[in-house]
Amino acid sequence: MSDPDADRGADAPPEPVLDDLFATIESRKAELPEGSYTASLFTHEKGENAVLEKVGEESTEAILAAKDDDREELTAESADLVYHLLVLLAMKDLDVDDLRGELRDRF
Ligand SMILES: N=c1c2ncn([C@@H]3O[C@H](COP(=O)(O)OP(=O)(O)OP(=O)(O)O)[C@@H](O)[C@H]3O)c2ncn1[C@@H]1O[C@H](COP(=O)(O)O)[C@@H](O)[C@H]1O
Repeated sequence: MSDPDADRGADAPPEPVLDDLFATIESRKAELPEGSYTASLFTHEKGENAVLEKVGEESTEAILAAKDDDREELTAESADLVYHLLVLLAMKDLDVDDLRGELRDRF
């Protein structure tokens, strides 16, 4: 697995991948481009249930991977879960800063 931070210098902050991903999700929400999976979640005939079902499904898949001690699968399913959770936040007009703020407040 390649490390996107490898040539950023030892003191560089980690790549803000969650912010970049969230910005892409917001852009898909605003522009609804053809062929975008993210856009399809915002326009789904099931409404918000489409993304809610995916959050539940990916959560279950992450649990099963953990029970199997499959760390690679757990990493992949966790990424699916986080992505769908970010889409859900965007759908509810929340953003990654709301999530960051909530986590920071508990620190
Ligand atoms: N991170 C993700 C991401 N994670 C998961 N997924 C999609 O989430 C779906 C996961 O569903 P499953 O694992 O159940 O697989 P599936 O059976 O193919 O899915 P379904 O048919 O059940 O919907 C797949 O279609 C994945 O492609 C994602 N789709 C998009 N992104 C990011 O969003 C960006 C924009 O994507 P588009 O909106 O497609 O342009 C991409 O560049 C990525 O950075």
